[in-house]
Amino acid sequence: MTVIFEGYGLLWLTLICLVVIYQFLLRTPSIRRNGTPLRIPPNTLPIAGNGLLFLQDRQKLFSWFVKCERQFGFETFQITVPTLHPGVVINDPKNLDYVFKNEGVFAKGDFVKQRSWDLFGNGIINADGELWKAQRKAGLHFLNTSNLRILTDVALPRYLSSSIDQVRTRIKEGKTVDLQLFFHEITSLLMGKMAYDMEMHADDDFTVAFDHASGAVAERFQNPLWFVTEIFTGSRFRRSLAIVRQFGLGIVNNAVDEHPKSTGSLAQSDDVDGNRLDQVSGSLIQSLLASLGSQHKLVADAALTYLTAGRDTTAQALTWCLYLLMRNKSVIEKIRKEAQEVLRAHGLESQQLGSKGNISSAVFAPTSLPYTMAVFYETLRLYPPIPFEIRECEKATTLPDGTFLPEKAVVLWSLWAMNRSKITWGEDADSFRPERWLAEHGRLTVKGASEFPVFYGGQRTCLGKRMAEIIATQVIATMVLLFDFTPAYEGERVSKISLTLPMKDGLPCFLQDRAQGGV
Ligand code: HEM
Repeated sequence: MTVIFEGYGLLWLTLICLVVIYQFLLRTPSIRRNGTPLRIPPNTLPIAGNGLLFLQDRQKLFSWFVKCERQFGFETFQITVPTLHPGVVINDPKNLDYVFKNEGVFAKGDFVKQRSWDLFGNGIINADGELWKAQRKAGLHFLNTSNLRILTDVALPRYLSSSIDQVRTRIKEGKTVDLQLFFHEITSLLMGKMAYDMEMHADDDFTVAFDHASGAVAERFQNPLWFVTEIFTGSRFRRSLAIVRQFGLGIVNNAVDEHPKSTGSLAQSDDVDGNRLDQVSGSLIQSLLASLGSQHKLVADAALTYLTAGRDTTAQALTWCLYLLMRNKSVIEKIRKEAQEVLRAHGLESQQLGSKGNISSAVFAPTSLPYTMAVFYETLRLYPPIPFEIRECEKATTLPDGTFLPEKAVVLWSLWAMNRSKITWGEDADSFRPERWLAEHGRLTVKGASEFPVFYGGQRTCLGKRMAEIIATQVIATMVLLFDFTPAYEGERVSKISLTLPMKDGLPCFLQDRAQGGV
């Protein structure tokens, strides 16, 4: 990014000046609180405002948001970026609660849609109004109780088992395992089969193209002049978009060629579990086709959006979880103790895990493993898979703290910073301490969405929260019972630019099969 800036310095300066003049001519009513302007954050420049700051590496940006939260506390502050409508950063859970409860006022708006349109089109993440409702309805149908049961009883045990077999082969060959790839493979297989009835893998061309496109779209949110810089730097992005679009239409065509499972067109075999899985396979895409009709481009947008919402977020959360566990070995021991007790209560031993069909998600359900759930939540707190959220005011409004926002004002909150607030989480907010989620007798206590917004809140709350929790407890408990982990990298891991929170360069580790040492 810095290189881009240096290479086109004069062009940038000219454009920024033009934009500032344009903005001056089209001034909108200003953001105020009780009649006075809001405070501005450190490093705000006279003309560029916070524009240059947003161009920096995302890890530095995360730290900047934390610094601001520590300086301003819950006080809403103003940010300015040339070419954009005025914006505020909110950290107060009261304000966020107001945003969640007023979906009609705080929409995705042009700000988000213009930037992510090329990738998501009218997909649920980008849609408002009727288009959003139809896609949400299809998602609710896909994530119904009986489908989740097949996820826990059949699909997840199956894909977790087969991925573990591959890990064991790598261990025998003395190779490292990239745990990010491992988790991605499981969620790709799951979403591919259950949602689209397709075999998807973590390293296929589509995934590589999608990752690149997601990074390029995320850069648009940091770079106010993206539409200019992309003319010079966007050729790989355009190629990636073409691959992603083609893949999206492929999902739809595949589904249209298939008869819906409810017609009973499937040949039944003796594999009862396989038949159960086949019955629900492709249920999301079939529901989307039923809700959205024959508009195949729209159905493809919706399908791709669900894919990133479900597959990438969950795999990334698991990756950061194992990263944190390797740095906190005593936590691994506590998960093992909890999981062993649950196994024993079911008359099972850990040696029975990992061979095909023997991993039962029902045994490792979120309700049976409160400590493991606390570890998962603590990971989501420190590494929220969606680290920023942005909304645009559809009409003028006033936040509970008295901040007046004119129409088109942009509201931004950094989950990365809110989740590290010492006001909300206490003096040890920077530390990984799963116990903060546990009350008396080890019972799990969860904060409300406005204090812990990792799954969003209000009408647009994440549809896959339960699915993610089921996958997480099952995968974490199984993995720590079966393996010991040693990092095959040095230093800290950071995230790479994306709409979500992938780990840069993956999580390469040496795994040791605990069964070999007689667990
Ligand atoms: C740890 C895992 C997950 C996290 C942290 C997470 C987080 C979120 C967040 C923050 C949003 C709001 C995004 C926005 O509108 O800007 C969201 C929406 C959504 N999530 Fe998740 N998610 C996770 C897993 C899943 C899974 C497994 C699915 C299953 C398909 C899923 C499906 C969705 C859908 C469909 C939406 C859009 C809801 C709407 O706009 O009405 N998510 N998620």
